[in-house]
This record gives sequence, structure tokens and C-alpha cells, in this order.
Amino acid sequence: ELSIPHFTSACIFAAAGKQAPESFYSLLRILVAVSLSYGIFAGLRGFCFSLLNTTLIQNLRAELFRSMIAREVAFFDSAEVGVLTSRLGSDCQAVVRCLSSNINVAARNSLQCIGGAIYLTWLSRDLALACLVMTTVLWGVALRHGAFTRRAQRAYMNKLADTNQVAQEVFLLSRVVRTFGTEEREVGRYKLQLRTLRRISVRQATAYLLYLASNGSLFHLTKVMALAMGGGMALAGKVTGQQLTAFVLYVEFVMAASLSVCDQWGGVMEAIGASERVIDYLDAPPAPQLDSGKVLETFSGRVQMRDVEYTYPTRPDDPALRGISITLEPGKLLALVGLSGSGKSTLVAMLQRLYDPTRGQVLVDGTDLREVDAAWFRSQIGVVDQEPRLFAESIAANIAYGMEDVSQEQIEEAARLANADKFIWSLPEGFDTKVTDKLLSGGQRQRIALARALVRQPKLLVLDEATSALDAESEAAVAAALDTAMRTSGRSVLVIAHRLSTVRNADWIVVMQKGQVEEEGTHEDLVLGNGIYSQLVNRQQGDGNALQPQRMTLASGFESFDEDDHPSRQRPFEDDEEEDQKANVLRGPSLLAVLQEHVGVEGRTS
Ligand SMILES: Nc1ncnc2c1ncn2[C@@H]1O[C@H](COP(=O)(O)OP(=O)(O)OP(=O)(O)O)[C@@H](O)[C@H]1O
Repeated sequence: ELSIPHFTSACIFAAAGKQAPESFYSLLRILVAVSLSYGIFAGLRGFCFSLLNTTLIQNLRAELFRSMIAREVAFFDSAEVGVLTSRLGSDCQAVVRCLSSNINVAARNSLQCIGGAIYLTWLSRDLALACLVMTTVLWGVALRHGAFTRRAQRAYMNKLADTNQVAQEVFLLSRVVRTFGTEEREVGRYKLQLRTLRRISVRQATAYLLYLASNGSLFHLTKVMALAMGGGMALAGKVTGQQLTAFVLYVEFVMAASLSVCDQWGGVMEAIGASERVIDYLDAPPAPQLDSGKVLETFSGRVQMRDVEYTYPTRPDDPALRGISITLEPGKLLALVGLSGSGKSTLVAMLQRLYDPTRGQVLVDGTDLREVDAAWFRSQIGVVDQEPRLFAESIAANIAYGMEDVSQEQIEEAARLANADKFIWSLPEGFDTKVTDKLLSGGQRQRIALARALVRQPKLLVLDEATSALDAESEAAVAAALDTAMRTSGRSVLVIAHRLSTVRNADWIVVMQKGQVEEEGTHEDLVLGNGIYSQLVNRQQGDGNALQPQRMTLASGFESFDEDDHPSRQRPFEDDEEEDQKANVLRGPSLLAVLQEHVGVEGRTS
């Protein structure tokens, strides 16, 4: 490409009759060959860089995703999902674009600049110097505009993220919007964001106008200047007409190339920032909770917590667990109860080794959990969370999640144990039905999650309020199935209980408060004692004030102190004065009183 202006001017002068016609045709042939080879090489270069771009971006994203997913759970507690996805998306793109495009174009144009400048200096040193001055001014304007554009672009991207956030929130809460009839309000909120976006765009457009106006004229003025100076020199016989033509063509060539280098500069700077952020994530070590270690030959299901303390990194002064010592025995059911925020879920997280204790030990058949192979240990436990999350895959795939060799029969058997088989079969494609956002109710999700835990035939089963969304009948069926499975397989079960019926049947009950074990024992022991447990039971029996402002995890259990009295087992619309009063006591009389006083509700409150 660098030689094209040279041959072009030579060709023009050959055609103007200054040289023999043969030389015109041979110059023309050279120009054709140069143009064709330029096209072919440019195409090949573009193709190679596109391939490089695709490969690099895929590899970088895969590596980054791998290193992110291997981070400690505590990292995800504080990280924002939007930030992580933008690291994977736009930051990776910026890094790769820089390598495969910005650097490529900048390198090519720099070479052209240097080549062109050498040629210009060879033609006329004075003219080259004058052009250099003008080109420097051009660079100054271009770099300034580049800096402004970068700032404006960043502001635009941030605002765009806010705008998207508004839309995303409204789509997610579409039911709430409809219920409260706030469609117009939300449209107004979205439009407000769009107006700010427009203001930024207008500023960008104005800057672009100034840039084009100044650099556009400077660009051509430089050529005019070269022509004026060169023309004077030609008139004085210092340069030939052909040299002058070549010179003007090269001035244009060099300036276009140097402006292009300025354009790439912004991209390179942006990519350096993005690559630093990406490298921070790539360099982070994987979580120790994924380490390989000892695979125990047998695991009885015995897990012991010895003086365990845990402090969340985000709350260094407020330990969530303080000196917990409990033991889960094989074939036994241990129930954990306590007020909301007392540390039950944190304790469950320690058992799964999502976090390591800041003090104390978790022992698996006497071996410190930190020495045990993480993958092996996780294959031995089944956990159902408070809010089970399912993947947008088939129900069967969700149940078999994380297992390699699992048969359809095993999946169906697990679903049956979790009392989920009937509703799964009633779905359009049975076990092959794809899970979508609104397809399943809370209780149905819980039962699928339960099946997912049971199909692994775990030695340790942890249920964190896992049946809270089930109706009484389903829960009883699940409880019975679990009981049989537990007793026959000798697995240990830890349950954070939602209903008293479950707690009462536990072999051992641990009552937690403020991250500590406040009391423990069997239901009978604890009721006889004068601790929190018995007070809660007595309070429920006495004033019926179960619905305390601070929710008790056992609240509904205490509501249903007598299993037959559980509200879900009552006939809700029974027209019976006595039943009404009983229901009021169970559901909280204060609510009825408030309604009667403030809203004038009389009689039934349902
Ligand atoms: N990821 C976290 N980062 C910081 N603090 C946390 C985190 N998770 C829980 N906590 C805090 O740790 C304490 C114990 O919380 P935890 O969720 O274990 O209680 P819980 O007994 O399971 O409550 P609930 O019955 O409402 O689920 C609370 O004070 C809570 O605010």
C-alpha cells in the first residue's frame, strides 16, 4: 500500500507524455499487481485476526469463568452478578479487541506512517518538517477528542446499565406493577433514564462535530500547505512536478495513517484497564474448599462440630457462629431450631464446607473436613436449601444434577420418595418437562430439590426448612418416606425445622440463639426444662401469641403444637363459632383485633 502513491504519480506523469508509453503500461501493470496483492493480503490479515479474535475471546472467557466459579462462596456473597457478567462480557471483549484489532491496526498504520515519513523526507526535508508540524496539531485534536469520547462513552455505558436495570426490574416485578396499576409511572421512570442517555449522546455528537470541523479542515489544509510550499519549490525548479504530486499524495497517506493510530489509542487504553480487571480475577487462587484430599474408605454419617466459630468477612466484628459443638449420629435425626438470624443456615453452610471455620473443627468420622477430599465429601451429602433453585433444564436433569451415572428408575424413585412423582407426571412432558420460571409452585420446587438430594443416596442429609412450602399432607408423606429411608440406610439427617411435628420427633434438638447453642436435648427434656424451648411451647399454649414480630422458625410448628390443630389441617371456612375462636388464637388474635378496630371488620377474618 505504501508504494501505491509513488506508482500512481509516476503513472500520471507517464500518461501526461513525460515518459515513453511502454513505461506507462508497465507502471499500470505494477499498480494492478500491487493493488491486487494489497487486497489479498488485507483480506488474509483480516481473516487471521478474526480467527484469532474468536479463539482468544472464547479461551479468555472460559478461563475467566473457570476461575470465577472456583472462588470461595464468600466471594459470591459480596460480588454483584452484573459486575461479574460484565467482566465476562465487555471486559473480555475489550481485551481481545485490543489484541486482535487495535494493536493490529495501530501497528500497521504506524509502519505506514514511518514508511511514508521516510519517503517524504527523502523527497524534501523542508516540506516533510512543515507537514510534521501540521500533523502534530492534528494528533493533538484527535487525542483530545479521543479522551473526551472515552469519558462520554463510559458515562453512556453506566447510564445504559441503569436504564437496563430499570427495565429489568419492571419486567421481573411485572405482577406488582399490574397489581398497583403503576405502568405509566414505570414508563415515566424509564423515559427519565432515556433522557439522560440522550443528553450524553448530544454532548458526544457536538464534540464529534467540532472534531470533524477542525480535523477535517486541518487535514485538507495540510495538503494545501504542502501544495503551496511544494508549488513554490517546483516553480523555483527545486522539485519536479512528479515529485510534487507524489509528495501531496504521501502527505495525505501519512496523515490518514497517523489519525488512525490516534483512533486506536483510546481502544488500547480502554483495553489496558479492562485487562487489569480481568487479570485480577484470573490471578485469584481457587477456593480451598475445592481442594483434593483424603477419600475416606467408609463414611458412617457421623459429623461432629467442635467449638466452631465463623465470622463472615463482611461482618468481621459480629461472629455468626460462636463456639458451636454438636454431633450428628448415623441413623439419627437432629433438629435445629432458633430465631431468624440465630445462625442455623450458617451452621448448615459449615457442614457442607461452603466456608471453613474461623476457629474450631468440623470432623467427618474423626477426620478434619479440611483434610478430606472436597469432591468425595460433597458426593456423600445431600442438601435442600430454604429457597431451592433449579436450572432451566428438564426435571429429570435437575434431579440428576451433578451425577454421572444415574438411571431413569433412580430418578423416578427419588421423586417418589420426595412425593413429587404425581405432579411431575401430570406435567405436559413428565420428567422431560423443562423447568421455567413460573412452571412450578414453591412446594413443587422444594420436592424436586428434595428428590435431587435423595437420588445421591447421601450419608448425610441436610434439610434447611426444606418442606416449609409444602401442605401438611405432602409434608407428612415426605416425612414418612424420609424417616424410612433414614432408619434403613443409617444416614444422619439434620433438619432445620419448620413445624413442631418434625422437631418433636427428632432424636436430638438443638436450640440456637445469637450464634450459640442455647440448649439441647430431646423434646421431652426441653419441655420439662425452663429454657427457651419450653417457654415458646408454653407461650403458644398460653396466650396464643405465636405470630411474634420476630418470626420464629418454629412459629408454624408452635402454632401447630398439637398436630391436629395445625391451621393447614383445619377446615378454613367452617362456620363454627368455636372453631373460629380457636383459629383466631392460633393465627394471632391481635391481627383480628387490629382489623376490627381500624378497618371495622366484623366476624370472620378469612
Ligand atoms: N453472606 C452473609 N454475609 C454476612 N452476614 C451474613 C451472611 N449470611 C448470614 N449472615 C448473618 O449471619 C447471621 C446468621 O444468619 P443465618 O442465615 O445463618 O441465620 P438463620 O438462623 O438461618 O436465619 P433464618 O431462619 O432467617 O434463615 C445473621 O446475623 C445474618 O445477618
